[in-house]
Amino acid sequence: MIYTITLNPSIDYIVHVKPFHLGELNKMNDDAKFPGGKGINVSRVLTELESDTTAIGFLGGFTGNFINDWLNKDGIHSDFISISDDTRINIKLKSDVETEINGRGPTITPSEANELLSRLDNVNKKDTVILSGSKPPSLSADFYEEMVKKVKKAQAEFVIDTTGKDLKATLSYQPLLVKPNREELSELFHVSLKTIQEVIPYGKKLLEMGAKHVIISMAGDGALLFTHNGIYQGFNPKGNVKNSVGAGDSMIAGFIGEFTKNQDPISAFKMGIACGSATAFSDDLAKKETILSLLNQIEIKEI
Ligand SMILES: Nc1ncnc2c1ncn2[C@@H]1O[C@H](COP(=O)(O)OP(=O)(O)O)[C@@H](O)[C@H]1O
Ligand SMILES: O=P(O)(O)OC[C@H]1O[C@](O)(COP(=O)(O)O)[C@@H](O)[C@@H]1O
Repeated sequence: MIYTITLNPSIDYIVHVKPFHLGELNKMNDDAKFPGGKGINVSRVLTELESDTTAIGFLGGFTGNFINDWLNKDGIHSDFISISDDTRINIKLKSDVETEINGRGPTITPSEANELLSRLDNVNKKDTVILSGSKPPSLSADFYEEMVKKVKKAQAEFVIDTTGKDLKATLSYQPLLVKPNREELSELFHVSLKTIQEVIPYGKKLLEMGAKHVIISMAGDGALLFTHNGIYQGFNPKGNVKNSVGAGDSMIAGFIGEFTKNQDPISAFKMGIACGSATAFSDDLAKKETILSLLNQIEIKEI
């Protein structure tokens, strides 16, 4: 089973306004609401890939109901903890440029937090647990590390897709995969990274710090995979970019969905790129047909 944990789900409210004038009344061209939050996105794409997955996290209020209903309608298996506060709404404003305004997240009470930790009692050594996204501010500073300790105690694999201190604190527990994008990598090490040659030493550093596999995703410029056997560059297929929200989550779903089937990081990387690009070329997250149609256009080169 691949569990995904989303501590801070969201409704992603996508708003198209063209042109957009700050400080004036603007009319939307169109808008759409999708269930969001990194782990939820990973579970949605894993379900497309027919991998067994259960999405876990906190959901509350009318916004939480919207997400729950959507997941049930789409047959996404989930086991969320019901909280008394409302799940956040994240605004994705699409105009000449994309602007994101993400909420900080609801209040999680200590008993709700404990309930989530007890969900991890079901994890066993055949499972993979994907821990993704930001943490609502009311959770303890070491909540990610506490979850990772429980997962390791069960001898399961884990993936961590978060930033800053939470990522650094969990690397020594040897995550199966970490996937910062180039900007997150720059922030993590307080450096400016533009070229692939500049990125490489910092990808290697994440391996040295404990990760078993590292992907540095670079949006339209593809991605780099670092393993203990080599470094690989992945090139995106060609397509018409519609919405890149969730491309990184889709990439993680592709990599882990494939890796858990055959333990081959290169074919998993290829599937990761297919899923990331398929989402970038779709209005919502990637569908299976789009993913499969892109798969054999993807080139991987050892560097
Ligand atoms: N504009 C794009 N064109 C083609 N593929 C893309 C595009 N944006 C993202 N992807 C694919 O999705 C992957 C993850 O996207 P990225 O934007 O780097 O992650 P994140 O959403 O975490 O910031 C990229 O490495 C790439 O393979
Ligand atoms: O938990 P965070 O870091 O605030 O991010 C939440 C946002 O990230 C997303 O999961 C998209 O993430 P990616 O574009 O990195 O794949 C959105 O659905 C959501 O609004």
